Parts: sequence; structure tokens; C-alpha cells
Amino acid sequence: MEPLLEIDNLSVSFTQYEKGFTKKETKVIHSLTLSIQKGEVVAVVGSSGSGKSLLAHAILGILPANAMVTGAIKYRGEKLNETKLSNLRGKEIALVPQSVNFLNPLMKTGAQVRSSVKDQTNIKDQRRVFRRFKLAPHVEQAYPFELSGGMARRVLVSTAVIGGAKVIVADEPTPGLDQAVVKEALSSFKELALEGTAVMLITHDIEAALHIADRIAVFYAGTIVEVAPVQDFSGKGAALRHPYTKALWRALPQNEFKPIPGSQPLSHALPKGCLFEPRCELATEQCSLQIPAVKTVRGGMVRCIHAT
Ligand SMILES: Nc1ncnc2c1ncn2[C@@H]1O[C@H](COP(=O)(O)OP(=O)(O)OP(=O)(O)O)[C@@H](O)[C@H]1O
Ligand code: NI
Repeated sequence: MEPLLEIDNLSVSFTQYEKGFTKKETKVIHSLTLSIQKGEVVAVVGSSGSGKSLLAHAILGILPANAMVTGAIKYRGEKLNETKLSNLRGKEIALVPQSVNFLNPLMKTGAQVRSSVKDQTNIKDQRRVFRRFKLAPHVEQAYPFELSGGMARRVLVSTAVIGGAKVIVADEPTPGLDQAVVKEALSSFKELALEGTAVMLITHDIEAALHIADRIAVFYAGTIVEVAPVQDFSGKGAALRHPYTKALWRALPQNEFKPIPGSQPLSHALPKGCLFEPRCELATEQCSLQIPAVKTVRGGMVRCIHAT
């Protein structure tokens, strides 16, 4: 089956000026490859600051002006450029942003959700999505500040789906959200996938991802180190391929609850070789020479020369 969305060797860097004139380039996403099929939920799991939101913004073409992008993003096998993407954005490809600050504080929620479709007088569709995401009819007249956190999330999801999106990139909010709200939001993504939507679920919460994802992509310091079918996350993690994924799995409270020593390298001080090498138990001299190429191992994808 042909993937609906393909990310091929994507890199994103920022050029910043330091102390006046020295130009500094920071690579925040590098050589990232990932694809999503119709009806599939792929979770992208990674710690804070690893570049997950930037990946979402790169797919939607809404990165800040000082970002430099290389590589390709394809939709239905066709490489996207700015014109094509601006025609698809908010329609066939939609973002559920990480923060409710993406809502316009001065606009009533009903009008706001309708503003992402061509016919903004189409109240019927808006009411249909509101019903679907359990938003009471009076909510359409409310301003964002009058909404609870859970309601605001549902308004964001409504905005994403009203145009009939085929690909949804959901950048899930980091802690602080009520567990029931999180669960509810996740089940709505699963439902959309069952109807044929391709969902990329961005989260730092591996456990939540396990409940709804078909495959899990593990993000580390700006790239994906492993993509594994969800069933590989079981037992002691023997089916997993990358030492970081195994360590992440073991660190969960229901497993050994053992944190991984060390910390993720910062984007301006990345190691030359494998990004996990400084923290890896399996590291050999060869690991520090260059970033390992992507290989396919037992039906999953991994970037580690030791993976078998
Ligand atoms: N406009 C920018 N200019 C320079 N660096 C940036 C810019 N935007 C983000 N970054 C850097 O890129 C890195 C990745 O940020 P990003 O927001 O994608 O992380 P994240 O994985 O989504 O984190 P979280 O889980 O906290 O949401 C961070 O180190 C951040 O400082
Ligand atoms: Ni983020």
C-alpha cells in the first residue's frame, strides 16, 4: 500500500546571529524519514525539546521564517511545495496544535471553527463536529477564555477535522492536562483512524501512545532512531531494536523504573556519530564516526549499527 504521507530525509536548521555578526547554524531536525498509511496511527514519541513540534510545523509548512528546510514531504506520492501545501493545509492535511494559544482569543469558537472551511456560513457542518466532539450547542457562542482545557482541546480537534482532513498531525500537549481529557482526546484520534484518516500523534507519553498507535516512532535529539510496531513494546523489550528505545521502555514505572543516565545532547553540541553514543551501553569506537544509516530489522526501522 502506498503511504499517504511520506517524510523523506527531512532536516530543519535555524540561522541565528550571535553577538552582532557571527552567524550560527543550529540543526534541530536531521535526516528524518517516516511514512504514514491511510487509517494508521503513528505515534512520534520523544522528550521535551527534541524537535517534535518543529516536525509538525515542517509538515504543515508553518515554520518561522529563519528556518531552513531540506528533504522532501510527499502527500499521495507527490512532493509538496509551498503552493501545493497552502492548498492542502487545514483541508486535507490538518494540525491539532500543542497549545490552546493557537485559538484566536477575540473570536467566538463557532466562527473560529468555521473559518477553516471555504463556506464560513456553513453552520450545519460546524454543529455536526461539535456534536461529535461533545461540545454543547452554546459553546459556539463562547470565547476561548470561557472554555475549560478539555473543551479548548476539543475545539482544536474540531477545527482540524471540519474540512475532512485525510492526514491529521496532532501535537499533544505536555503534562498538566487531566488524564480523563487526555484519554478522551486520544480515543477521538483512534476513531478518526478507523474511518481512514492517517494520524501522526506527537507525544512525550509513551504509555498513552501504546493505547492507540499502530506503530511508534522514537525521536531522539532531532531524528527518529526507531520505528517499531506497537506490539514490540512488551515484556522486557527484547523485540525492540534501538538501545535508546529499550532504555526508554525499561524506564517506565510499570517496568524497571530505571532512568537512563546522562541527558539528550543539545542541538548546538551534537556528537559527530550516533547521537545516543555518549549514553549507550553498546557503544563501540565505530559508533562515534558517523550517524548510522537507517536499516530495516524485523519489520521495523532502526538507526544503530549494533541492531539485529
Ligand atoms: N524559532 C526557533 N529558532 C531557533 N531554535 C528554535 C526555534 N524554535 C524551536 N527551536 C529549538 O528547537 C528545539 C526543538 O523544539 P520543539 O518545540 O520542536 O521541541 P518539542 O519536542 O516539541 O518539545 P516539547 O515536548 O516540550 O513540546 C528546541 O531546542 C528549541 O529551542
Ligand atoms: Ni512540542
